[in-house]
Amino acid sequence: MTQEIQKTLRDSAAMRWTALLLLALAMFCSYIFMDILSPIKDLMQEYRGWDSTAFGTMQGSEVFLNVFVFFLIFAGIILDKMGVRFTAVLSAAVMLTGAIVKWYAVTDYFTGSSLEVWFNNNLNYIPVFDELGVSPFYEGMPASAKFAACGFMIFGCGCEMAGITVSRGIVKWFKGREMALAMGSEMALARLGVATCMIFSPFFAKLGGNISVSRSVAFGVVLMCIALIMTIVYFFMDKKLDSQTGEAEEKDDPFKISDLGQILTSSGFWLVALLCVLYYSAIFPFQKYAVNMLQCNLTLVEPSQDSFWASSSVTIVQYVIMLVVAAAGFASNFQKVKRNQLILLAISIISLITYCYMGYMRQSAESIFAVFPLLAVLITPILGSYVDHKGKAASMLILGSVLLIACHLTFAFILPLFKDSAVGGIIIAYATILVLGSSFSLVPASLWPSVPKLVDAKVIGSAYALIFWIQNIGLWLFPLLIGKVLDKSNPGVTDPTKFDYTAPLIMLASLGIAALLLGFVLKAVDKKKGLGLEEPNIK
Ligand SMILES: C[C@H](NC(=O)[C@@H](N)CCCCN)C(=O)O
Repeated sequence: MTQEIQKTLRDSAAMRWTALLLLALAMFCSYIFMDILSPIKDLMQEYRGWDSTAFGTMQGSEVFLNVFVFFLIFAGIILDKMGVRFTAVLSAAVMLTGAIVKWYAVTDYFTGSSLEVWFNNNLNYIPVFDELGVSPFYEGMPASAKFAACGFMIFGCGCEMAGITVSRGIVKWFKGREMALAMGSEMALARLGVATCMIFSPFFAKLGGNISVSRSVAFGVVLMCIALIMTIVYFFMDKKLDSQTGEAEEKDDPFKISDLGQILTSSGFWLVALLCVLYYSAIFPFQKYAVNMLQCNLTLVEPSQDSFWASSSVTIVQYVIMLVVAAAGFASNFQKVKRNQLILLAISIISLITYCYMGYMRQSAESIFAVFPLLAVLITPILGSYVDHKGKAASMLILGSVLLIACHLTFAFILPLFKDSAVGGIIIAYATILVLGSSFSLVPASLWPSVPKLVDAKVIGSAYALIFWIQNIGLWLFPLLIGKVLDKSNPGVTDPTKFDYTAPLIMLASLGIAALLLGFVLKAVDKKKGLGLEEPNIK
């Protein structure tokens, strides 16, 4: 009886997983919005006049305020002072505000408006940033790209704030329970968000045969409204939990400036933080150009669409197959009975092959690239469990970097050789994307759980905030650099599907090489100082 009275919401598995689902769905929606324009780079050039530099500058703007105004640090302080539920709702509201601004910037209402005239004549540089050499805009940048960048900057503040809030929320609900599983599941759903974006953003832009880029962004805005609703429902669950436990909001690991000294003097921390920025800079910014890179390197002949409903239903069927791949593969990780595990894996692999075949039949670059996050959904939990039980995190970081280099070099030098082979090119593209997907499982599954081994438990929250900040520098710089390099290495190219991507891909492969070298140094330092990176988490 006494036990029953003391039961709280988090003691119920259904309730704590519901709380996780609410937070993870909000992140799923935000990862969709984050890349909403990525698969329609060609349309942004055709319909809004954004060249690659404008596209890259806009894409990089997402993390501009986090990096240069230190918003991430403020976000950490807000989280510490106001708690998880308030910050979750605040971050969703900030993301929604930014999303609406970005949507307005790419609508026809903006074209010809006085705001467009104002943006065309102003903000060519902002003195304070220009003096630092990091202005978020440039002379001649289309007004729509500038205003969209303003919206994306606001969105980015909310998105990173949501990232740290969700991690803290998971700790609050799952501490002492299935915490690693909960974190892995949240990350898997975020990856599925990227795949969803790759399929549905072009679908909405081309819906009904008339092109509207703002329709894709409107889809993202609707999702951000759903994300806000999810966080509001979470708010009430979280409040109920606190009233049951009689606690004020838990404030584990509050960010303190004084923590920085302790973190910054750890050589292991620096190696992991630098590896993180190098690796993620070769992945997230690449994601923003990958569909266009495939359009430029493959000869795709889209089959004529018989009717709107026929083409829409093919997209939806393909998406359902993708969900089956993800769900069956994900569920197989948690099966104790070997036979069930094998059945689920077989379903997942057969669905994956069906998905790939449909992508080939549709000749669609976006659905080819959408397999990228799928392998991460399937194998991140397996790898997480491997690190938990067997260790080898530093070796996995090295292997992840080797695969990253191999993939970018394959895109740069091997894929273009198959431009005239309809089947060969697509097979190489799929194989390379799947290998890149497995690299993107290896690194996050080993990198994030390594941080607690490098710094003291009480500064762990600050250590993660600092790694995110360092990582955001790369996430600002590299979308911009890829765009600039693309424009410089393709003078006079006006057709957005005819770019030569060799130079940007070599640049991304170089990031992988630097990450690989750091991986070797990390492994040596680990051996010398006994950091325990190669040791299992669960002994
Ligand atoms: C967990 C990790 N997320 C991040 O590193 C975020 N800081 C990146 C968010 C992307 C830009 N808004 C991951 O997704 O692996």
